[in-house]
Amino acid sequence: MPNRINSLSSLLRLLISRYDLSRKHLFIMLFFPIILAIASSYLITGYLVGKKAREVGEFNLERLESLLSQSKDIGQYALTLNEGDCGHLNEYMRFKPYYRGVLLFNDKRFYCSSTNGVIDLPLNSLLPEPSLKTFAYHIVPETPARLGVPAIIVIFNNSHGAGGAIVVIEGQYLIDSFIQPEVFPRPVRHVVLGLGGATLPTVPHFSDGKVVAVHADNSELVMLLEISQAFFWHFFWIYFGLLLPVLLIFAWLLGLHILRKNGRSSLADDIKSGIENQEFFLVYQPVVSSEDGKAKGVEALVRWQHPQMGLVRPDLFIPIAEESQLIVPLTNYIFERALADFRQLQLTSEFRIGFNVAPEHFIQSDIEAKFRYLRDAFAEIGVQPLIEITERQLLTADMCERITALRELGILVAIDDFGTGQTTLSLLQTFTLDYLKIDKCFIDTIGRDAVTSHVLDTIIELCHKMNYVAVAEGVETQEQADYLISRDVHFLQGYLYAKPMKLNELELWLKEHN
Ligand SMILES: Nc1nc2c(ncn2[C@@H]2O[C@H](COP(=O)(O)O[C@H]3[C@@H](O)[C@H](n4cnc5c(=O)[nH]c(N)nc54)O[C@@H]3COP(=O)(O)O)[C@@H](O)[C@H]2O)c(=O)[nH]1
Repeated sequence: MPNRINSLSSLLRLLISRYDLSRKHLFIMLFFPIILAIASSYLITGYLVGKKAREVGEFNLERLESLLSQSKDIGQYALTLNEGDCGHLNEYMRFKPYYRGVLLFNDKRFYCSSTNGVIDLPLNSLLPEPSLKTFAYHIVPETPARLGVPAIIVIFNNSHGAGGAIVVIEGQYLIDSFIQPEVFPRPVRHVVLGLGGATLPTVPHFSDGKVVAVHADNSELVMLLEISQAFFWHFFWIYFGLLLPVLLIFAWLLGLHILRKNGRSSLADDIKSGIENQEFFLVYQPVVSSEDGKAKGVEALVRWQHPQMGLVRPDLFIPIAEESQLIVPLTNYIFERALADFRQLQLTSEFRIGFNVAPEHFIQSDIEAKFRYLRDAFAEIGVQPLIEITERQLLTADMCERITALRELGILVAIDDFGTGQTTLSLLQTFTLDYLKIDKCFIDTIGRDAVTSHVLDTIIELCHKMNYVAVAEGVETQEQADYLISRDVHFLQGYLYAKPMKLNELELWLKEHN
């Protein structure tokens, strides 16, 4: 687990070190969804709230038109009355909430009001006189029946052409009912009704909200509705709250996908140029004999001194090299590098050097020639190469054949991390090998876990029965070493003896310990 955390933080450092890339992706992953959520919530809310305001406008205009058509009945009734019947009008107009009243006029004066009874007002006190000659409706700033109160008036004329009736619809009451105060948040803040240049209310008032205009289908009536800011923001935050998490998740998935793709492909490019620029070097971890405690060989482990990122761990770049078909050139480089390193050492006895070799290597057509060359080149300096194949990687029948051919050439073969893969036993049946490296996870059970240490004992027994040389990996304590020695494990490797070290340190270590 700590290894994984380290790898993850290396990977993060690696990506962050590519400054342009991380800034670009940070924008996509964080600011872009926020900006997009704000913009789309604003547009969606604007559209829906505008639609709602238009619906309110259309509904109210329909109501108004129905009021205007109902006033026909009132007008017709009023026209049937004689001048002396003024009292009947008051009775008739009771319980008609939207109507302020009815005024009757002759060719000279207004003579009757449903609210005030008999009146005597000049004809032009309401509208210019000629307007009273035809059927029409108007918005007036005040009605003579109720001074200072705007209204809609509907004019009906007598059939003989002189005089008629005016039905007065209450203006303020109507406007107040348009706003629908019972709804929270109220969609519309202010409503203005317009007709032929006059408005209701007489002086239109708007705040700073958006104004929507709705025209009546069958008349010149126009309704202007100012959308309430509270209504707009109420729905804006609802849409923003819904959209933001969705867009964030989408952007993070997209961003991580691009980041991973770019990070991996640019890292693969870096590995390629790293091989050309010789940025990779080797460290060596001694493998000691359980008989005399002396090092009989080493495992070569690659390290990468990246020009910008510093030292990069192999468990980070090896999988990428494997994915991007760079593991073969990298391993070839490692062989040459080890050869060059060991030419500088004065080894007194025969020595073995283990290389981690990926399965891809065994499908190369020139593999036998390559290993014949390596065998001979290493033999000249008293070193015998050993290939470590991890059993977690899938080996095909073809690969197994090639490995057998390499053994016949005198190349030693070890199964690495034994016990951690799934193909272990079938692999042992498929071909013969020389070493079996028991994975650290089994060594860790010594003195800790009685059940799993039985598994370790069984693996050791298997090695003995099949005549494999057993190597224990990751030996960290003397207790582990004593246990393994007592069970005749042939070789031990781990921090108890030495950590992987550079060539010059290895030279000193060998002088001191061998
Ligand atoms: N194909 C190649 N793979 C390689 C090469 N070099 C390394 N690797 C693989 O990378 C993985 C990580 O390796 P590394 O960080 O070098 O770790 C090795 C040892 O340092 C570590 N180890 C050894 N002893 C101990 C110990 O006592 N305690 C402890 N905590 N760790 C220890 O184990 C790693 C060696 O593992 P293995 O190869 O399985 O023996 C790793 O998978 C390497 O295989 C390369 O050149 N090519």
